[in-house]
Amino acid sequence: MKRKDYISWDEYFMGIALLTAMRSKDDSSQVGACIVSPENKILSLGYNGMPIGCNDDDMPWEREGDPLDTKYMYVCHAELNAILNSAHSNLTGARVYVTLFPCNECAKAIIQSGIKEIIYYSDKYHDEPSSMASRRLFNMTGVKYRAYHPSGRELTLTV
Ligand SMILES: O=c1[nH]c(=O)n([C@H]2C[C@H](O)[C@@H](COP(=O)(O)O)O2)cc1CO
Ligand SMILES: [Zn+2]
Repeated sequence: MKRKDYISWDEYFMGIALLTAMRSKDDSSQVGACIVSPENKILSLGYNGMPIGCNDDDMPWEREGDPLDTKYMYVCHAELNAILNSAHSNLTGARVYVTLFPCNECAKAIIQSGIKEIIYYSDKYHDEPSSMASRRLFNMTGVKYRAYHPSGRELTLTV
């Protein structure tokens, strides 16, 4: 008999985005991205982190203060990392599962890469200009976006 309680594609890919986010060193927002082909093959993964070669322990992780001493100047966003990590793949027509709705800078990279759909978990910055600009860009370019509706199912991993 065919097994019934297997996870859906959406649970699988969002689950992987959530797992990937757990690698983040950012204390306030851990973000993960999972790019998937139209054939449901995983093309790339990324999370928010400092550029390669920067020592995490030497970088600022602050949100406020002198801009040069905040993380915002340096951290590479999850979506951008996922796109850059997939330099050898064609992302045309792909979709991306993200644990946080993309900012406008990531929206630009998403559009230029050919990704056609965003599935997002949190939308905690919905009313910020960066999210408003992203929606404007996605609406103009025909990139679809939809909220992920958690199934409520708990997945346990023993690692
Ligand atoms: O689209 C995004 N992708 C992404 O990786 N991030 C990262 C950058 C920062 O490390 C963190 C946001 O930090 P905070 O929530 O403290 O402002 O999330 C943030 C956004 C949108 O804000
Ligand atoms: Zn971003």
